[in-house]
Amino acid sequence: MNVHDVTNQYAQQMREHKRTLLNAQKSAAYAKFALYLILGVRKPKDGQLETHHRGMYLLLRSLTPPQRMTGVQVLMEDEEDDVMLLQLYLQEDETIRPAIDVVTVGTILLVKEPYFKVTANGQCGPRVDHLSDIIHIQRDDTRVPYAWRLQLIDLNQSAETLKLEGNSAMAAKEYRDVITEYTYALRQTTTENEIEIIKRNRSLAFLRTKQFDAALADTGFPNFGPNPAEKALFRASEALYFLKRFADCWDVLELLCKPFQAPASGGGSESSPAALGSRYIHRPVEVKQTGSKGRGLVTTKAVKAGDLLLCEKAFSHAHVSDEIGSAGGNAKISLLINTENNKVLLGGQAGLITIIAQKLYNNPSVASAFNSLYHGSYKGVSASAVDGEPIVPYRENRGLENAFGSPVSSLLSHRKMLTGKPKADKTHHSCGIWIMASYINHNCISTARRTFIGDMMIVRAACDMEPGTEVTFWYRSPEYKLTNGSGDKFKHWGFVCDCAICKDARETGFGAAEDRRRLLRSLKQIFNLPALHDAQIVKVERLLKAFDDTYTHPADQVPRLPLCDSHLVLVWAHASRRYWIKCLGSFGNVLTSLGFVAVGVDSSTTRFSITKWGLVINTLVEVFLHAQAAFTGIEAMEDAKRAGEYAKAAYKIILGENTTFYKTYKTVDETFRNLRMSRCAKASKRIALLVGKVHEVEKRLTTKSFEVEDRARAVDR
Ligand SMILES: C[S@@+](CC[C@H](N)C(=O)[O-])C[C@H]1O[C@@H](n2cnc3c(N)ncnc32)[C@H](O)[C@@H]1O
Repeated sequence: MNVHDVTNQYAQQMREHKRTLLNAQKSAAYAKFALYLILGVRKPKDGQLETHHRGMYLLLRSLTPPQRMTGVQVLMEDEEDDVMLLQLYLQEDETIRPAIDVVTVGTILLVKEPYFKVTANGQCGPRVDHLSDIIHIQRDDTRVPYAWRLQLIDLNQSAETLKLEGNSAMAAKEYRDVITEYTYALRQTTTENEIEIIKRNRSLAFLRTKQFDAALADTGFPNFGPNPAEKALFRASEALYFLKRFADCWDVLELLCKPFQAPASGGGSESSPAALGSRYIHRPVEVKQTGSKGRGLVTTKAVKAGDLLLCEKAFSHAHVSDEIGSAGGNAKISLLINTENNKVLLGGQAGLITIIAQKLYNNPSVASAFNSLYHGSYKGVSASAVDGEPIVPYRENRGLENAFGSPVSSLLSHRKMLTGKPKADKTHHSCGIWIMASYINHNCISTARRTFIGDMMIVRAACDMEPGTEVTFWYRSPEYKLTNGSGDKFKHWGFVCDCAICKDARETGFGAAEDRRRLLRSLKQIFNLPALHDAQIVKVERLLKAFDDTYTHPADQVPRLPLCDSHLVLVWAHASRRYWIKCLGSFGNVLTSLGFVAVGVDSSTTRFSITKWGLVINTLVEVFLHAQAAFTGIEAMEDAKRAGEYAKAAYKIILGENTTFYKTYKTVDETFRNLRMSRCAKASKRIALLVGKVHEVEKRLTTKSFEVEDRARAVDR
C-alpha cells in the first residue's frame, strides 16, 4: 500500500465517521422533534409575525432531513434548544437539486432578518423567500456555537486528505460537499500545482451546481498559462457558454483544439483568449429610447424582409412539454398564488421565477443585464451584494413583464397547424427571458417576427426597414378586431396598444361594427354549406366588397384582418376551378387585406413584386404558393418564380430558417390537398369566433341582447 492509498483510505474513513455522527445527531433530532410536537409553537422573541425582524438573525442547526412541499421544510433548533419549522422558498426543483442537498441533518444556517409565519398546521416558524437571506455556515466558521462544534471533524486535516474527501464526494455526486471539502483543502498550506488541481476539480462541482461564475474563476480564465490543462479549458468553455459569453467561449474552444490542429504557418503562440481577440456577433439593431414606449430596439442599418435581426439564447428558460398529456407536460404543474394582487401564475411562468432567482444568486456577473430590464413601478435596491453575497430581490412577477411564451419548436407547431393536429394547451406554456429581445416593444403591425428552436429565439425582419426603424413584434397576435381595439389584452404589460388597427377599431362607430357583424354572419352561413358553387362565390365577393367599404382608411394603413381568411377561401376556390386570373385577383385581395402593396398581381406585363410588406401571418406561405400555381397557370413563369421566392421568404420570417421549406411544404399539390380540405372549415370557425367576440364586446356596450335580435331575424326568414 503506498502513501496515496493510505491517505485515500483515511479520507473514506473520515466520510464514514461523519455519516455515523450525523446518524447519531439524527436520533437526537427525533427526540427533539417529539418535544416540538408536544410543546409546539416557537414564536419570535418579540411575538411579531409576518414582519421582517430587521437587523436581527437566527443561527439554526437542522434536526431532521428536509421535506419538499411547495418549499423545502426542515425542523431546526437554535442555541437555546428551541425547535422551529424553517421553510425555504425559491429553491431549485427536486430533479435539479434534491432538498437533502440544500439542507440536511446537522446543517448550520444563519437566517438574516427572520420573518415568522403561521404554518398550515397552526404552528409558526421562519420562512425565507430571499435566497440571499440564508447563509450556510461552514464548520470552521467562528460563528458556529461552541456546543455545536464538538461533534465536528478534525479541522487540521491536510490539504491532500481534504482533497481526497472531496474526490470521494465527487464520485458520490454530492457536489455541495465537494465544494466544501475542496474549499477547506485550499485553506491548508499546499503547493502551487496542488492548488491548481483542487481548483480545477472544484470548478467541475461549481459547473454541476450551475455556479458558472465560480466555475470560471477556478479554471484560471483568462490566463491559462503556457501549458493550459485541457480540463481547465474545457470547463472554462462550458462556464462561458452558460454565461452566454459566446465569443470568449469560442476563443477558449479554439485554444483547446489547437494541439490537435495542423500547425498554422506564422501563427502566434499566445495562450490567452484575450490575446486571440474576441469575436462579436454584429447585430443590425441597438437599444434606444422610443418615446412613450420607453426603450426599444431600432435598426442600425437598412434591412430587407427576412434578414436576421437577432439570434439569442435564453437568459433563463422554463420548459413545459408541448405534448398534450405527456409526462413532462401536464403531469406536474407549478402554481403560484398571490393573495395580495389576486394573480395566479401557472406552469412555466411559476417555475421561471425560481430559475431566474437561482441564476442571479449563483452567477452575480449576469445580474446587471437582467436588472436593467424593464421593471415597471417596481423599485429594486441600489446595492448588488451584501456580506459578499449577491442580493436577489424577490417579487413574484419580477421580470415577467419581459418573459415570452415559447413553443419547443416553432417548426413542429407550424407543421401541426398544417396537418390540423390539435394545439397543446397554452396555459402552461414553456417560457423564458431573452435579454436583448426584452427591449422589443409590441405593435400589432409589427416589423419583425420571433421564432424558436428550443430556447434559442430568432428574430427576423418582417418588412424592409430603413436605419433607425423600430423593431416590434407581437406580444399577442393581432385579433380580427371589429370594435374596441386591444382593450385590456396588454393589461399585464401595463399599456393599451395604439397601433393603426387598434385605433381604427376604437374609432369604428357602432353602426359600422354592426354592418361588419352582419356581413360576417352571412359569410359564415355560406362557408358552412357543403360546397362552394359559382353563385356562392359571387355572393362571397359581394359581401367582401361591402365589408371592405366599411373602412375609412386605406388598407396599407389599416390592414383588414377579418377579410383575409375569406379572400383565401376564394383563392382556393378559383384555383381548384383553374380560374387563374380570378385566383390572382383574390390573391391580391389577401395581400391587400394584410396591408401589403404589390404590383403585377394579374396577367399584365408588369412583373409581380411586393413594394411594401404587410402583416406576415402563418398562412402567408400558402398564399404565395397558390400565387405561384396561378402564375404558372397563365404561363407567367418569371412571376411564378418570384411568388415561390416570396413563399420561401415568408417561411423564413415565420420559422426563422428556410432549410426545412421543401420538407414542410412537401409537394405543393399535397399541401394544397390538406389545406383545401380544411380551408372552408377554418374560415368558418374563425368567423364564428369573430362573431362571438363582437357579440361579447357589444354586449358590454349596449344592453340590447343579440339573442333577442337573432330570434327576430329567424322570424323574418
Ligand atoms: C418587454 S418590455 C419592452 C421594453 C421596454 N419598453 C423598456 O423600456 O425596457 C415591455 C414594456 O414595454 C412597454 N411597451 C411595450 N410595447 C408597448 C406599446 N405598444 N405601447 C406602449 N408601451 C409598450 C410596456 O411598458 C411594457 O410593459
